[in-house]
Amino acid sequence: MSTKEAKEFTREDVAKHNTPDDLWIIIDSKVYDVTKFKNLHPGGINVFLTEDIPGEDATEAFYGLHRHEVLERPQYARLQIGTIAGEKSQLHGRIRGELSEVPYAEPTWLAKGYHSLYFNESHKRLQQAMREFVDEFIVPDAWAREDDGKRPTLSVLQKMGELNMNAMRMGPGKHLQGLTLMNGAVKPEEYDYFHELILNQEFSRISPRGYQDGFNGGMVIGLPPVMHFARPELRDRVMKEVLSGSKFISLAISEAFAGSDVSGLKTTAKKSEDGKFWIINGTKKWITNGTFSDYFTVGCKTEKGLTAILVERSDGVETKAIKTSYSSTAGTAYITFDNVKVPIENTLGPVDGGVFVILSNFNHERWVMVCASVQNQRKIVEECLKWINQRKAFGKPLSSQAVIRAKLAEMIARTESAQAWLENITHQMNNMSYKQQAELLAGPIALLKMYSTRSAQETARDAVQIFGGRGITQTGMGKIVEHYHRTVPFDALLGGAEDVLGDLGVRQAIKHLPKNARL
Ligand code: HEM
Repeated sequence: MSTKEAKEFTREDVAKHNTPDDLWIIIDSKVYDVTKFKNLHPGGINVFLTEDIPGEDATEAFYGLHRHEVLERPQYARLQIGTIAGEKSQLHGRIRGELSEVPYAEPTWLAKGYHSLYFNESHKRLQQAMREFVDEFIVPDAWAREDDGKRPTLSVLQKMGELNMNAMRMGPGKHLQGLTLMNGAVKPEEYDYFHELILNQEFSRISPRGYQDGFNGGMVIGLPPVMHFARPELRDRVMKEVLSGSKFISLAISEAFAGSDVSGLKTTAKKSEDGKFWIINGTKKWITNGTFSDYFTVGCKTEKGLTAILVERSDGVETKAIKTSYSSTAGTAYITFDNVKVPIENTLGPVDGGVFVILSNFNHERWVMVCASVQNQRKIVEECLKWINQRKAFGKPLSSQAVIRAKLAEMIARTESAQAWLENITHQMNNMSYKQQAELLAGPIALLKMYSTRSAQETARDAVQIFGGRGITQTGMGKIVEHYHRTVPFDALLGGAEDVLGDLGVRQAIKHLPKNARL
């Protein structure tokens, strides 16, 4: 703390500085000299000259209009000239790595006084290490990239590679053997789906949604077919490059012609005359990370079905950015394949058997999306709970309005029920073989994703009502709510549209009806 900040004043001292040429204010027991700043203030000069502000305590006025972080920005922090003697400031922003104490801001397993059947000490260690990493390295990069629209910074992704975070994002399994995970926070042999859930939920604490997808969303969905179906030589090379953060991969299935309906794809792969290459022609659309990917796991139409093929960026592959409602940080691309020559050895799984290769990762992919969707809703609950106490309307805090509290009740209930269902499914994943998961969890995961993304949209709508005009403003108090409301529909589309998933869940249930319950 500088000597200026350490200086102490009485409230009477501050009250003497109450003219436009000598203007001090108090915010949360801290004294600010805003004499010069008032001319530069983004909210205008006038607000500083109105009654009850010059020389007075402006805490309530300030917090009704600004996010706390404003006072932490260096250019504004230096306006503080001291503190009020004998008083302690009460309000502070998030401290790096710390849990939030706002009710419902953390899942119950992390909240003070609560218990969980599922999480143990290794989960807690990983959560703590992850939160510190995310707060220190990812959050600042995420907001900076959100502003300039560039891809996530390479050094951050490589740091993730060094800590083996990318490998952990691929779930439990052989690929973790022998690795030191997050500086030893968890041993490879103890790593389970709850550890992966933690990773996904800690990453989702980053607000900018384009960045959430930009930093290796493509890997999470594009690498599994390589891991499980590529020839060993190709698999080992590509996994090493991608998991270390030196190369990037995306899953290229959707087309302008077909989204959730993978059997309607039109991109073709035909064998060259000598049988040594695939010749690929066609287009792909909405490919996350596509603008900067080195590899593409592509779904192609072949003679008798669909084949998954790993395509390297090479002659004939072109990627163009698509302007979506979130930032270009996600690298969402339109891809054209023009007579692209790919070695036959790059075939992933059986020729004409690609539907299975692609579908085999759908459960995991959707489960990852649910982890993020629930955590994002939780963040909005926290934003709203804080805001309704901070903001006054009609002379009272918003929290005194029953209609506002009713909205919060719904938001909390939706978030907690989705998290509880998610934890239950995660527990099943830990205890089922891959085959059992495919058989028993495809329906529940599809239904959970439908439920969570639908809840998320309702929560976004409620949050905008609570924040009013600020909920549609990209700067200031409502920026997180505005961003969430604008980008939340993504979750309801990626990994299968909401209605398609709901229908899949019910069809699976019908399929499993016992004979004695059928007519
Ligand atoms: C050290 C004190 C202050 C600083 C550093 C500050 C800074 C800012 C900044 C950066 C903004 C732009 C929006 C944002 O990023 O949130 C802003 C907006 C604003 N400020 Fe301040 N401000 C201070 C004190 C005050 C006080 C005491 C009042 C009221 C009496 C006030 C009223 C406003 C208003 C009305 C806006 C526009 C808000 C909107 O468009 O929603 N500010 N201020």
